[in-house]
Amino acid sequence: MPSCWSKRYESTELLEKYFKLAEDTTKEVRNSTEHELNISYGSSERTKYDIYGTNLPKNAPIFLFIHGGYWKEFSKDLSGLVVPNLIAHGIKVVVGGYDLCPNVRLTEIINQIKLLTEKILTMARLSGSQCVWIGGHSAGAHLAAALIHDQNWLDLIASHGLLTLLKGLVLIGGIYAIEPLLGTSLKDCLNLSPDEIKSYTFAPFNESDVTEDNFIALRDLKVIVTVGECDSPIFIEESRRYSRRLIKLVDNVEFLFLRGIDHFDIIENLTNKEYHLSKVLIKNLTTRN
Ligand SMILES: N[C@@H](CC(=O)c1ccccc1NC=O)C(=O)O
Repeated sequence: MPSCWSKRYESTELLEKYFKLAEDTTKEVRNSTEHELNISYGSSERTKYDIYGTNLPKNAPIFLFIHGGYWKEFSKDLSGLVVPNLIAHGIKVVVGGYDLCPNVRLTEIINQIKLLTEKILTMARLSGSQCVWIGGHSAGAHLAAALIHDQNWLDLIASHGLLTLLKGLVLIGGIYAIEPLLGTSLKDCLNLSPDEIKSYTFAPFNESDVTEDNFIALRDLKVIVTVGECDSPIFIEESRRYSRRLIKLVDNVEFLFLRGIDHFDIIENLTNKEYHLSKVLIKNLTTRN
């Protein structure tokens, strides 16, 4: 559990503080910004997204954020920490919700994220925005990564002229292997089939288990993989391993190891302009390429 590795507080206190800060900041952001909440992209209660910075120019860059919580907890309504700094720099932020396990299977969640991404890319095209980045935290980084390992979906969005609008992914404290989770209480909740375990493991322990990707269409995509020094050692190892796999898949891969940072202040600090990851996000989303 990532919360056990923080040097700031013990696990329960850390999670309590993180949830409270996330909730309070989201409320503040909703009081102080132009936004639109709860736009449906699917048929269920949670398949909704919020847009922050609706007063920004129509063609502003867009950051789509996918929250974490081991695919079984957390929500878009606790995801406001990523918003204020980005909209202050002219970037619209979309925060997506999705159904959770065990109510739905992981495959269904991944399908929801594909649908959401397609909607947001379509919205970008209609409003003249040339730049969409997708960010995910923890299990949300896994969901974002799942997008670039599905050739059929990539072909679909490419055939609609949407793939060129997707400029990059930023994967924050992500999970890229399923196997290590099967020894935890998550096993029953996720109830994954052997096929799902294989398909959704993007950084296998045995690197020779990686099926060779040959997705030419992804050549121009940039992927930033970042993880904190005080995250769980297995998360750090998976991030390194997944970065190595990505080098074969996309031309522009950046691995950022954040000293002194844990699984939760990696997101909390995004409200701070001086935080390295804030600067990286702003630079990448505002530089024309
Ligand atoms: N039970 C987990 C909580 C957790 O992993 C988490 C909670 C909120 C947002 C992201 C999280 N991490 C991964 O998806 C822990 O103790 O670290």
